[in-house]
Amino acid sequence: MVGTMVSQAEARSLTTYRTVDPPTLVGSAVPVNVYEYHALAKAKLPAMVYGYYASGADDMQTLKDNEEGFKRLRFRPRVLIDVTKQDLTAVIMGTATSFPMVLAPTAMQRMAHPEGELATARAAAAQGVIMGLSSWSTTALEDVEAEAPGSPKWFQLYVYKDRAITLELVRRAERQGFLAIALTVDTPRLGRREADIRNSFSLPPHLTMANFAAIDPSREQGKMTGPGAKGSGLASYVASLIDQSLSWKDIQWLKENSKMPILAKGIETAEDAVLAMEAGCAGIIVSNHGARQLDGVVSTIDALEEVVQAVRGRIPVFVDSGVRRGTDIVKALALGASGACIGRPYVWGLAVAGQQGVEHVIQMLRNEFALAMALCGCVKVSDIKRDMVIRDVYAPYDVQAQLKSKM
Ligand SMILES: Cc1cc2nc3c(=O)[nH]c(=O)nc-3n(C[C@H](O)[C@H](O)[C@H](O)COP(=O)(O)O)c2cc1C
Ligand SMILES: CCCCC(=O)C(=O)O
Repeated sequence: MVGTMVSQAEARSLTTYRTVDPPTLVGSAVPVNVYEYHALAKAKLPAMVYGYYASGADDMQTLKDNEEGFKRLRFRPRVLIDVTKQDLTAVIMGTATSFPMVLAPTAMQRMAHPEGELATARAAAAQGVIMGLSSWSTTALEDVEAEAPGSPKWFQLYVYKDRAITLELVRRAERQGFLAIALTVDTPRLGRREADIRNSFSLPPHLTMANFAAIDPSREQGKMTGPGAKGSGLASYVASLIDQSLSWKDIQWLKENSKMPILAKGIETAEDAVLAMEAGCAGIIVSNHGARQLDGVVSTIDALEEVVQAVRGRIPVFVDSGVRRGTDIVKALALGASGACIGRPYVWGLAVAGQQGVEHVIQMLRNEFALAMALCGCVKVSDIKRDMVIRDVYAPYDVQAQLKSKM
């Protein structure tokens, strides 16, 4: 099955998925969790590429906090509930998916594997999850769509200083049937990623920012400062092209130019959640960009609840950054998210074994999610409730109030 195209019928019914074998790796054991994929990818990738994928900003305090934030939460499981039959499906922005997880957009995937975004698109379709495609993919969005036709995808948008280029991108994504725009709102400038500075990161010369190659190959859209340049080529690339003046009023501009619903990706506060709703966003992704932008920002699982409370169910709220286990997804849903997105975990899968690796990572997370649900006494996703998790050590829960509400 590896490396195969995904048929239209298979792609559309995202609630079905196939079972994938773990990859056979020469000289290493079969990875059984996301952390082992990370270690294998680290051993395999060139240092510059690994550094780009792995690193967070500055001291990487938030990188640590993102994962630890999930680990600090503890379950209050319910028992003696028949969990023989489970329904893991979830509706994500109108799309029924195999479980409430989405592949977050990650840039430049052909550095991880020669098939890059094509392999990811096939994997997402085969495993019944939505794929987020980065503006800065190394495969043109039309080619990604052709690889897994009709399978639900979101287009992540970086707004260029050149608004004509931005709109051209949006229109192309709309024409290709992308279902939503994930508008990244946390990147007016690039976070300070020291690995990229040290390695003078640049896109390897055989690759391009493929969405722009057709628009204007002669200008910098397709290329980054070449090897040998000082500092992060990505930082200077961002500074030269991305519109730092982007503000709330531009969401209206985007809405006037596209019918696709807009998800604000990179919200961390109740205040901004309210502004996003007022601006007409159809959803929010609580994200700190995988800790790659502002170091010291609160971990997303800690920020989630204030956003959920501000939104009060009016639009769906998703969360990413630090999701490494199926239990993390249960915790995110317990705190009010409609789904959780992963970034690095599937990039590691891609680096280790292409499409099969991405599929296997998704499958592992779905299996972990199913098990965590069962052990918490949940049959269906809507059974996941706020009272299933507490923070930190086992401080006494308000049991009296809990019991009274059941009487
Ligand atoms: C290598 C890499 C590239 C990324 N590229 C983009 C991008 O092009 N656009 C974007 O909005 N977010 C990008 N992100 C952020 C992800 O969409 C997501 O927010 C983050 O990876 C989630 O954190 P996690 O990696 O801990 O799962 C990138 C993240 C990584 C790790
Ligand atoms: C503007 C940044 C480009 C890709 C990205 O989002 C990331 O590396 O985190």
